Amino acid sequence: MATTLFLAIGCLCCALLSNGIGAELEASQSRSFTTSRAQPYRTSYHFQSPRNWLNDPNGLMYYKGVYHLFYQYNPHSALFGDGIVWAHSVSYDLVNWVHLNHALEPSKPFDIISCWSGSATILPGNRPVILYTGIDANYSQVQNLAIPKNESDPFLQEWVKFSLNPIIVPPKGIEPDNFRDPTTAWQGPDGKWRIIVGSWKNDKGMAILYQSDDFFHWSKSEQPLFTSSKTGMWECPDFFPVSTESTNGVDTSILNASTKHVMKASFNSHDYYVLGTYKLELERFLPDDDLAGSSMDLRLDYGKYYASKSFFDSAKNRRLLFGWVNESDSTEDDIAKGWSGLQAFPREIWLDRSGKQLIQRPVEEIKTLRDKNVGVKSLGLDGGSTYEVSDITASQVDVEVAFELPRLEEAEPMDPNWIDPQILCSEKNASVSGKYGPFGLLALATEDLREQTAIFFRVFRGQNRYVVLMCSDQSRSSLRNEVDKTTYGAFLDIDPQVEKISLRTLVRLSAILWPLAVALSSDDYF
Ligand SMILES: OC[C@H]1O[C@@](CO)(OC[C@H]2O[C@H](O[C@]3(CO)O[C@H](CO)[C@@H](O)[C@@H]3O)[C@H](O)[C@@H](O)[C@@H]2O)[C@@H](O)[C@@H]1O
Repeated sequence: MATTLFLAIGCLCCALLSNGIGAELEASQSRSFTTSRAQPYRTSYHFQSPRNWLNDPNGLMYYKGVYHLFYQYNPHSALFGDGIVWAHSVSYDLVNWVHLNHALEPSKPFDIISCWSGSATILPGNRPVILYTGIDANYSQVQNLAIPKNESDPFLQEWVKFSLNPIIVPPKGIEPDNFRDPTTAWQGPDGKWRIIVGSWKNDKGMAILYQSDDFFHWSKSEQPLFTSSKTGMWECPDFFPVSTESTNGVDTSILNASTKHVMKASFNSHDYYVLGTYKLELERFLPDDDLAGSSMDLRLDYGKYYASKSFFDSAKNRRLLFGWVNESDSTEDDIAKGWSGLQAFPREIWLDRSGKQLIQRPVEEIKTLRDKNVGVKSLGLDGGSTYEVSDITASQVDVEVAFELPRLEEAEPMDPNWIDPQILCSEKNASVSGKYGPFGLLALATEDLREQTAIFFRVFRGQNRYVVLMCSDQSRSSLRNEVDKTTYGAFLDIDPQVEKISLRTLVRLSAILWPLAVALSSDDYF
């Protein structure tokens, strides 16, 4: 399939916009080493297992010079089912991965059905441990501990399950199938270790807090660390500090005047988070804003991205984030391909200067994949026009584009009823013209433009400020009917009068990721 990359301004079928928009673009074609004629949709940016089903990233850590990625994997099928194991891969650079033997497989009464998600903690003395959810013979979710067989092996190839597992069982009043996915532990100044476990009770999603002096014996805190009455079951919670003073990451146990905390939970198919203050003395997390359980909540990503997990990378003093992308294919497609799911390219994550949201970008190691660069400077784009980025194969490309808008006074007024960005992006899709927008990128476009994925912006005039809407319109991503073509969207916290609207997009035939679409000129930061 010939695919092309376009910069596009105005509605895609007609020319309506008269104001010129300035654009700058850098596109890098990337090396591809996992695709073949038989498997054209495999990706090199993102992590994939050689075959079969994968879901959540687990147990992430940096240990003795090696990055470890464990993940939920079904060795028997391209679909989810019983018998889930912890698959294990290692890397020196977060780009090239080596697949090792499974770290944890169902084998004991406390995990005989499946080894579900969990996290790693590196204990003092550089001693890694894993906490994970086992599905026992009664399909109860219990929490288990595993330790490396040989700590001197930097690849941590073999793991031993603790003889006294399970170490935590569903507490009274919690349904045994609503109790899973323990986090990385953090240690308070009192020496106690703490973890949270995702749960749901009486219509409340929650992070149940446990404490331990020795990591083996855990007791439940009287109250959860945090609950939210408007969410579903909390899967894969993540709780970590971010620095208010720099973009550096901090260890999960750090708690001081220069940190804020992030509470992230996966529910309703998305990864939501809130920022707030961790009051260790109260054993409570106090959010700046409550979760509304709606598309108004902050998300780690506005596309297909779930069950993410972060960890502190001590090698480069940064916090890294992995997340599962479950793609759009049907079950039949997955069976035919023989695989399903990928881990999105790792991202660095930090707190925005405003203190109100997180910022992400792909880790710098992605540059090692760059092959051929194409740059366009000071490009004037008129309404209704498209600019084809030539000399580049658009099937695997890393694009950075910045848009400069000249006269915003004429922007359309923002209707106060437009509160849901995803609905707004669907209603005002890429073929609906406006004054400032749609403008953006047409990726994976066929020459006749019948198939294309539009990643675009609109700017509206709000009461006191301009409002920037960002959309990923997948309604024309495929001519096939049976694939998911959801349109995603988000409002961006930027002022287009003073900042260029910048967009970073990783395009790969089967996936477009723009988490990094946080439209700040990140140059200001580095
Ligand atoms: O509660 C057991 C019962 O629920 C089902 C159906 O809802 O699956 C539960 C969730 O399983 C997956 O959850 C996660 C998050 O992705 O993946 C891990 C398992 O591989 C688990 O530890 C995580 O919570 C799935 O992605 C979610 O959508 C499901 O809700 C059913 O399959 C189970 O028998």
